[in-house]
Amino acid sequence: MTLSLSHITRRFGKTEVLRGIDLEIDKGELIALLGPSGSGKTSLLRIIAGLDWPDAGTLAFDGQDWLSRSAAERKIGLVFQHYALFPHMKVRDNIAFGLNVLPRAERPGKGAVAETVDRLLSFLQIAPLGDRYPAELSGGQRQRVALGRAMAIQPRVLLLDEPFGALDAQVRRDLRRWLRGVHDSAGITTIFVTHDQEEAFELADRVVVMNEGRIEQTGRPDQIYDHPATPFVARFLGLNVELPVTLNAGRIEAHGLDLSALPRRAMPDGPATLFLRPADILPLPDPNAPFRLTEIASTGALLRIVAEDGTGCRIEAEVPRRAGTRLETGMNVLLRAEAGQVFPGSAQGRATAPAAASDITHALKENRP
Ligand SMILES: Nc1ncnc2c1ncn2[C@@H]1O[C@H](COP(=O)(O)OP(=O)(O)OP(=O)(O)O)[C@@H](O)[C@H]1O
Repeated sequence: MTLSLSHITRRFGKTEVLRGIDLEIDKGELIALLGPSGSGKTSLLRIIAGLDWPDAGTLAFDGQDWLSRSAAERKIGLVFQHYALFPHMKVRDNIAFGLNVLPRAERPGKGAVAETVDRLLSFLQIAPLGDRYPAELSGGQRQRVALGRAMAIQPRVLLLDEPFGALDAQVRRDLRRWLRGVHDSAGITTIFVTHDQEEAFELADRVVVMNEGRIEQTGRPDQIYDHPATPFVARFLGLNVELPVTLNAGRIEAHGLDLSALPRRAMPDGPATLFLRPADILPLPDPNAPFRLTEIASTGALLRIVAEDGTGCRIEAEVPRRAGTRLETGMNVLLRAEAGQVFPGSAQGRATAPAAASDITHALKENRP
């Protein structure tokens, strides 16, 4: 079984909010749709749910066209950020709701419904809450109930739109682990929308990174974290130090930087941009190195440092505080990059077209790293 999306596009007026989405999802996968606000995550989820239709493209489940089927026919379980539990119904009646409104021919008997609800209450670790009303629950408990209600109909696919978005950080973390456990036991194909990287990376089998209505990259969390495929994904995942470098026979070179730890790239010679996480830059005291430490600030566990080379190049890095005890402002340092991603083109350009060397000199002079 696969959920198969092909060339899905959606326009609202002149705005194209989905621009040709292609995606295959296997049975039992837990997929995170990750992207900034407005990237089209919810619009895509609504189309899969049958709450909206694309202007072009196809959506198929197990080879069957889903665009000609209603939301109810698709048998989708939905959970939204703002728990839409019925306030006048007890938890067990909320969970039973989807079963009780099935057409008579498909509706299970009262006993079978009660059995399903009891099984779900215990499976979701909310057995003591069955006779409470939603107002008597915490936000996290309500979202567990909302998932129970979505699961009661034995959905083919579960769609969750920022389900933990309104909860505080610790509850979110607990629910994340709980959801991963629930998913591993129940095995329901699940698509989860979030703009929180940590959530996506901890939860998902595969992460789909979206930007401006397109998929920028799809892959396992580690793959995406270690090998962002585009400048957008690199920036979005915190590789926010952007440096002009030169590619020379696959080696990455830049004055004053030790880039020997970075593997060679099969890319043409010429100017390129190196993207680094501040925590992947190691300052090594070296009286002959061109960079000088101009700022050191402690954030508790980390030291935030700024190094400048006197020609306008300014680099910020993060060092574990204990590892940075030898560092002092005014000291010359060699900056060693432990990991990073390189793309052809100039530091400011999102395009991957190679930039002229003068662009890079200009970027340096303008104090843009
Ligand atoms: N019914 C609509 N009419 C007009 N524009 C819409 C409509 N629904 C969504 N949009 C626009 O489509 C774009 C994508 O919105 P969408 O909600 O899918 O993004 P998102 O990635 O889910 O964002 P968020 O994380 O903020 O929910 C936005 O620019 C939004 O304003």
